[in-house]
Amino acid sequence: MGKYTVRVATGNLFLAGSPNLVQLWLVGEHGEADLGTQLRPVWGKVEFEIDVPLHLGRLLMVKLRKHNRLLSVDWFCKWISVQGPGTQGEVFFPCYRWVQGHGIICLPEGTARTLSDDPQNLFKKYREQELEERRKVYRWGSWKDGLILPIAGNRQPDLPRDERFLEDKDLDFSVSLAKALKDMAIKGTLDFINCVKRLEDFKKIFPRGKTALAERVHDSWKNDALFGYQFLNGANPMLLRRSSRLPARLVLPPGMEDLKTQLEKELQAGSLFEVDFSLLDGVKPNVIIFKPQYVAAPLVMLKLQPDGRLLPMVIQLQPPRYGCPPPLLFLPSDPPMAWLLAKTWVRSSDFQLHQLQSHLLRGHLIAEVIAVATMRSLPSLHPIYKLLIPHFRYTMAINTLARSRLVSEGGIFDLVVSTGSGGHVDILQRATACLTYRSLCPPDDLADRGLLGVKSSLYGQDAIRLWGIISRYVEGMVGLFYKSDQAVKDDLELQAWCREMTETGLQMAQDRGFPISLESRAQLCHFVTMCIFTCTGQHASNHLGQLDWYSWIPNGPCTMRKPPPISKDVTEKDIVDSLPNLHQAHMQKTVTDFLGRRQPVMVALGQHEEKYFSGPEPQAVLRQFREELAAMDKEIEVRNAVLDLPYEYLRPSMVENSVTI
Ligand SMILES: CCCCC/C=C\C[C@@H](/C=C/C=C\C/C=C\CCCC(=O)O)OO
Ligand SMILES: [Fe+2]
Repeated sequence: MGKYTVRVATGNLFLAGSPNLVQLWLVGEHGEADLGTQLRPVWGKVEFEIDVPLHLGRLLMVKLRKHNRLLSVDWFCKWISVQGPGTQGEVFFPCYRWVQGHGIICLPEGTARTLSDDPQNLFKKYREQELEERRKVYRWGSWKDGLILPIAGNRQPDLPRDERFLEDKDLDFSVSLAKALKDMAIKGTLDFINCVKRLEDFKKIFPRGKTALAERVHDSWKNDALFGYQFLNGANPMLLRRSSRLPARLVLPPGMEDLKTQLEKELQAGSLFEVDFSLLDGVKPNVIIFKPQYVAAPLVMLKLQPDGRLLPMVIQLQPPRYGCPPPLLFLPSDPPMAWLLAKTWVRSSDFQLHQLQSHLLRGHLIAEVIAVATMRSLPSLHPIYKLLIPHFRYTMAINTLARSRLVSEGGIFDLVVSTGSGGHVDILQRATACLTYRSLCPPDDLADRGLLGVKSSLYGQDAIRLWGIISRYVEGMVGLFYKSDQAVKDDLELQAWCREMTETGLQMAQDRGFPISLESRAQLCHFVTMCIFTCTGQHASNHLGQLDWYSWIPNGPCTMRKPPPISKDVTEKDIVDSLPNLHQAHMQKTVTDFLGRRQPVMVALGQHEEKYFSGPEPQAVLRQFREELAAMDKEIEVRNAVLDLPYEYLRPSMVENSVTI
């Protein structure tokens, strides 16, 4: 018994406070004290002292209830701290979520606890009740058959309040989108009258605030070295792989013996690489305003030069068809326009697989599964919940917007993308069916693709480096709460979380390497590292390149309006007529600018301010994580300063702490 000092912090945003009175209880191991309705959390931090006539002992949790007289106004509570008899210093109760309605909310003290860390079962009932409530609020949805599951809900208001944009993000998103669409409407009115006659005419819709790299792309997009470079360090670094044999689909027609000799020489030297877009084969192309669009499934063979340049050797635009002559092969020695059109077809195919497979599926949608499975399976007391929660911010919201505005019926893909109107769903289904656990873990993915140690793969070097930093951070935290492999096996909440992710969220993905149980600390660390890397580095490395590489439309055409060439008699007009028309190009630029711009409301990797963990050890692990991130950031800055083409997409200060755009 005695005098307690209670501090309550409300969110920093204008709409975070509430005029409603809030009743508080202190819950100790020896009793519970009702502090009455001391609190009207209108703004910032409030502090009050109160005499408690009971002996509470160690404080376990704070309970709170918002009283709604006339009007119930949600309150964003950041945290509550208490100091008084029986507490060693200030005891911290993290919240960081909206208090809605008038139900009682329990905030356990911030120390992370697995079930086995609570031998007296002081929190057991609370954990069960919290998960029961979370499973009602966070429900799996379904968007299309054969895909991994989203959160239930079609629009932001359908989402749990804690998952929606806060006002600063909401304002930035809405104002920027409205401005982008207004510009599009004003400048796009003439798009249907004007047309592109020459390739340089695309300059009309080349963004003013373009990046230095976008400028370089405009200047050098026809260059073979830049074409090859993009497979290493461009917007989509996920498809390139070292060849272990000549691809079966690469049928060399008579007269191509020289090429075969060159390919085999590079193969023997271990310097032959390939990019195979077979996933696009047979995808039904879109029809836009009654005009058919076209999709191809190219294969590109490239050679890695001793100086690190990756140069194309041959492009096959479509796979061979039974009973048909072997497809035409395009070579760097072909007439320039023929070779340029072949490369442009590859660029458009790369746009499709990049946006759907590498960016949307392996970035956004996997991150969403991780978030929903965690909210449904781990209580806020759990150390893995505390470790992961900062990496879920806004992901369900941005993905709900993507499903309602980008890949929806009548959305952007249907309006201007060659794989829209259903082809995009087919691609997502195909990509999901071949999505492996290893492909989400850079050390495994880069090994499987033969890119480990390739010096000109800056993506690969930075991904391995960032994976290592995140891995050490996870190991540091896991080491604090799991003292043996058996402790991992015995953690039933953890096992349920892993199963929920693999069996439900990822739709029985165990046959693609995803675990349905966690048998050791090492396996747990690998899995959690994959979760954090996916929500941060994987998305950033496939999101941040859009502005640089797709602003110049011919380098990343969202659609192709003519079929792939079947002869090498190609003119610049053939290329222009194949590329997006002015309206389609304008829409692509608008969306690319909107999505690709650097986000003003951004939390960089590891820089979240929320304090979910109490205690010095977790704080020390987080501090070490931040130090390693800062060192990597500095080293990338120094490296990039001497590079002709800097690679920034995995720079920690550029990587967002979650998927928010
Ligand atoms: C044409 C580019 C498509 C990129 C698809 C890949 C990933 C999804 C994207 C998330 C977008 C989320 C919301 C977009 C909302 C509105 C876009 C503006 C279009 C409009 O409504 O006019 O990752 O960043
Ligand atoms: Fe994105």
